[in-house]
Amino acid sequence: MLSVSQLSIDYGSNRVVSDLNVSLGDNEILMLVGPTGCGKSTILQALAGLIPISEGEINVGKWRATPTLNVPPEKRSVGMVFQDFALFPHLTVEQNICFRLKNTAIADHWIKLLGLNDFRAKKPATLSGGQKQRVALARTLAHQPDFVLLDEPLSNLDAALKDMLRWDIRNALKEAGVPAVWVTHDQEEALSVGDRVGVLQNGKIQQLDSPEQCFSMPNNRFVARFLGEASFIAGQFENGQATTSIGVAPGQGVDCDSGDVDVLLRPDDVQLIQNLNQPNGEVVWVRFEGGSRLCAVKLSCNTLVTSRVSHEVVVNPGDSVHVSIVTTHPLAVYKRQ
Ligand SMILES: Nc1ncnc2c1ncn2[C@@H]1O[C@H](COP(=O)(O)OP(=O)(O)OP(=O)(O)O)[C@@H](O)[C@H]1O
Repeated sequence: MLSVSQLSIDYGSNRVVSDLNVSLGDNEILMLVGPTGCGKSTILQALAGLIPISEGEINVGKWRATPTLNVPPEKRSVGMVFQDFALFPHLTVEQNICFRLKNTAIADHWIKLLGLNDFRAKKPATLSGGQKQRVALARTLAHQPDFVLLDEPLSNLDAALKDMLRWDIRNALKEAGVPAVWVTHDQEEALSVGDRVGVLQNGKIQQLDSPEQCFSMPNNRFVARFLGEASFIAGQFENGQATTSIGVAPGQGVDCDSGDVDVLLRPDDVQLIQNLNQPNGEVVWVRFEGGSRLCAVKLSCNTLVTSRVSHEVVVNPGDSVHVSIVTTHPLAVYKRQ
């Protein structure tokens, strides 16, 4: 377990993290996301014991740290995985993983599980970035930490490698059965591999929830925009129904029960049809995404909504199109701004 309550951290007179509360069960992965400078790395450093905390408490069961009760990093049983791998260049893969380890059988387990068996005798310089990160993770887990902190572990890797490695890291953490806090800049990574996602802004948690809840029912517009493409369309909200100029859908009030509202639309909530007799918008831009295209459509009321269509649908800026809401799940509804 890893439990953090009322955690605040100051640099001099500047409070950079305020009132963080989170409890992680064994086996649980928390993804921390937020814009640059919001305090993600500061939280990791405080959990690792590298910087003092100003208020609150960190409790791992075996130890407890407060502003007046310091626990040095080496007494915290914390495993850390960094973006730059931090391997010893003069040691082999096996020596890196077994460094200062008494039980090398455990190292063996992680070497095999993380696909490093054929690389035991190699030096880090001869490995790819993904392999280096596997070595770093194997080394961390071989020491059987009580919790793991990952600081942007995939940010130095190319896109194709990232996708596979993120799942391998998740699976390894689950197998190890340790709580983990994973900092990332990548919203997609946060939503796909986290059990829970914490969205930070200016050192304050804006939402701490399941990925699904954070994405479909954001606590506020900042979270909605931060986690993906988000459009807001004016509407009326009564009896759980949101009525807008492009359709009616079930709604759930986030900060209101009824009245004039803005309805959150994700690109998948909006259907785009071409060649319909009654267009209601004009395509402003189109982004090709490979298997799909993301299209922004300006409605007559000047609202911009985005819709995702198959790559087979050829849409161009300037096209007149018809957009409508197609969803059966409740849309997040906010008091009109
Ligand atoms: N050693 C320090 N002394 C003073 N202020 C600091 C120090 N380290 C970080 N800060 C400030 O604390 C705030 C949070 O920084 P932090 O590095 O935790 O953000 P972050 O979310 O990890 O950013 P990034 O995504 O860019 O890595 C920032 O305003 C930063 O300028």
